[in-house]
Amino acid sequence: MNVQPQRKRNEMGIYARFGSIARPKEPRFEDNGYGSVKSLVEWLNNLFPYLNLPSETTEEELRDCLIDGTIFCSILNKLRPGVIDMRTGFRPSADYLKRFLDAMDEMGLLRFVLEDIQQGYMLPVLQCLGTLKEHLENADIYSRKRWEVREVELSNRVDQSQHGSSLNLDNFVVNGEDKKKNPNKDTYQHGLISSVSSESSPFLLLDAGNKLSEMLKQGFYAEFLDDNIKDLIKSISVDNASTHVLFRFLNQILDESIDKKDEHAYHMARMLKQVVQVIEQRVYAQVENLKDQNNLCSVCSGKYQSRLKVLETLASWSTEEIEALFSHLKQIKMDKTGIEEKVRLKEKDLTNLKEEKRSLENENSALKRELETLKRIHEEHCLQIETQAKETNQALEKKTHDLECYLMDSNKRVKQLESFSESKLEGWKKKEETFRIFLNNHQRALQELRTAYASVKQEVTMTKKRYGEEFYDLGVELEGVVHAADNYHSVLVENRKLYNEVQDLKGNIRVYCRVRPFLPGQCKKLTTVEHIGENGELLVSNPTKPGKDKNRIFKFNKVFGQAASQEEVFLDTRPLIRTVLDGFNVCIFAYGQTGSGKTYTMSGPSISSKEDWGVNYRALHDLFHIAQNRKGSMTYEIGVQMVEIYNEQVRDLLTCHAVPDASMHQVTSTEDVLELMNIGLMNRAVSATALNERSSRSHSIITIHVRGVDLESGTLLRGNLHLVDLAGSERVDRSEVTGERLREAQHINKSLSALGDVIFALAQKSQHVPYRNSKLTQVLQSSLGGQAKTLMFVQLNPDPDSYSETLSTLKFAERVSGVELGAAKSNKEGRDIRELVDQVSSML
Ligand SMILES: Nc1ncnc2c1ncn2[C@@H]1O[C@H](COP(=O)(O)OP(=O)(O)OP(=O)(O)O)[C@@H](O)[C@H]1O
Repeated sequence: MNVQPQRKRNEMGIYARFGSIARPKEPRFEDNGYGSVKSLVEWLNNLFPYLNLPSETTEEELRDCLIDGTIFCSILNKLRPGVIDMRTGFRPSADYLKRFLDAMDEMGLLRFVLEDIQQGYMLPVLQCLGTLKEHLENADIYSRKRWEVREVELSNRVDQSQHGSSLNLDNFVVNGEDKKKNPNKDTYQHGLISSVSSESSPFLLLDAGNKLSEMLKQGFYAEFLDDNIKDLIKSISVDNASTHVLFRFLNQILDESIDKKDEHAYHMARMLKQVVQVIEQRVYAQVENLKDQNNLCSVCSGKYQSRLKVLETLASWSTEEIEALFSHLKQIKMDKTGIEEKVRLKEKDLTNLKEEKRSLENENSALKRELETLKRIHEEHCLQIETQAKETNQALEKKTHDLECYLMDSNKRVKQLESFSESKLEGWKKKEETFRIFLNNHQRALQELRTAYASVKQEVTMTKKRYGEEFYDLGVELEGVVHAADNYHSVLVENRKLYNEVQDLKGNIRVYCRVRPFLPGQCKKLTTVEHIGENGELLVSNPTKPGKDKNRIFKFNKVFGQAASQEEVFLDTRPLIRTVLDGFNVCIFAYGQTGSGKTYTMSGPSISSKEDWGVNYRALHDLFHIAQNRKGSMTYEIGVQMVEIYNEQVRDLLTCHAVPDASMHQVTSTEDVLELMNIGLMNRAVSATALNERSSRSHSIITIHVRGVDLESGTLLRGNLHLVDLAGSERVDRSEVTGERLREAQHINKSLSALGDVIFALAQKSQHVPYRNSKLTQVLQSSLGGQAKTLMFVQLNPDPDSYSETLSTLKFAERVSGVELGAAKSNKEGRDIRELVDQVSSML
């Protein structure tokens, strides 16, 4: 049964409640005639000794003890064994209490509602407890009575057995006909009926069922039983019993019938029990249905009642009032619509707020996470800082300790210093005294010195004046000396010029000596060149054999040291080269052993850089330059030939043919010359590759032919310039080389010897000059002798290994430098002479 907490309870209960709001002052339990709390506590202690409740237990304490419902269920189970199954499926408190209250309802007993005990409203609870106490005490009385009846029956049976009658069930049947046999029948029946009839309640009906089953077990006959049941049923108030109780009563009867040995009755009873169970289920279902309908009906009737009241009220109203009501209703409706709109807006707001809340929550959780991370980082950082702080602290402590030690040391030192300074102060004081005396002495001396200084000063002034006069006289004299020195230089230059002129007049072959620097990888410590003098002196010696060869001095026109540049070398050669433009024949040849720098001086290491240019390029460049300058008065034609003499064969390097007369190539600029020379060098290189370093074993000759015409006089000038890079002059030992090498060596030796012979024949002014002894002398004939100007570059290798070659080269050069070829003559042809020659040639 569903009990509403605020429902008015008066149909079966004793109390009525109208909600917890206006609860009247709670009456005391004793005031309701159910005894005192103390008596109930005492009763409970007797019933459940384990509770051991104190006699002064308050209502509140009792409530605490009862609220889980266990005690109530246990009491009810004592009253009706098994009415509440407390073994399984129970949860404390509410479950127990609900089951208890349901059971109380089924038994039709006074009970409280769940909220009473939960809210501490103990009066109905205690009343219920009092009711239970009463019932349990009554049940005990009844039980005792029943045992008394049973004892009487048993004694009767014992009596009958003692009187010899058989002990069968018939003897125990108590019916109307055989009342005499069983004088206790009435007594029992009376006792039974009186006990139940006095209790006109469904609970007693169940008890009656129990009693009846016991009777059957004990073997009462059917007639007796029927009568008894009839009487029993008549005696008890069945009308008041609940359907549930009635079904249980019926089931008990049927259970007892099944227990009986009679097979027919057993089957009938079982069938009946099944039928009764089905009916029971249906009735219960019906009851549940009816309950629901009833609830529904009561709700509906409540509604209708209220509506009816409203309608009744409306009916009593006037038309105006109804109209006012309608307008009011309309207003309410509009208000309702507005409110609904507002509600909708609010809901929308709510949704937005929820959204916002969700996003805020998300944000919050993100922030929390971030906070966590930051917290963790912060903690780590704190840890780090702590560690650092500890370390710093330790370091500081150590430093402090060190400083303290240092301070102690310092204090000691300060004390030492103090004592030391005191002793020093003493010393200084003594010294001060000494100095004071010393100073006095010095001041006196100073005074004397000042006096002396004044007289010295006067003397110095006098001397200064005298010296000034003397200096002036010296200056005048020095001026004359400077003038004389200037004259000396100009005289020196004049001398050199005169010397050169004398040389020119004599027609001496000029010899310039050039010492090659050490090459990378060569030992620079030892050199054969001991000294180079300003006026062309050269001192050579053999550093590896100092004692053997004495120092030798040679003298040439000019000696260039290892540091001399290409420019410097050319500057001393230029005046000679320029005479070619004036109609002179000039021959410049480089002589020396292989690797002594002949090619370097004549051509230069490379033609790409102007600085590296040798005499050849610089000479031609210079010729073009001067020709250009003389453009107004002279016109020049310049032609170039380039040949190589190898093994006494002349090869034209510009055409790459072995021909008797080399080809002539006109050039007008330095670029033309560079181009031609490149061709010549390339052709020589090709041959060199084919014939294995032939350049060292061949003579290369560049011949520059200059033809100039004086624009004013018509005079014709012809000049030749031979630039010769000779083959290596070293003597080759015949036993060391054979074959081609020997042949090459022989040819070189022959041609150089022929050159020497020509030069010396010229020097001795022989009638016969052997030009034809070699190709070299043949080619150079026009420039050797015959009023030509000749310059020889003697190239030296300073390496001590080359000492003997150096020496023989220098000896040869010395002899050459002494050769007088006679004054050079210009190849000039006047216009008249030329015209006459032309006329003669045309006549022939
Ligand atoms: N004045 C110098 N300054 C620097 N290096 C030089 C000089 N003279 C010669 N040399 C170097 O010495 C080496 C030999 O020089 P070079 O080839 O001119 O000798 P060479 O007498 O012409 O030899 P060969 O008879 O074999 O032709 C080259 O590597 C050259 O660059």
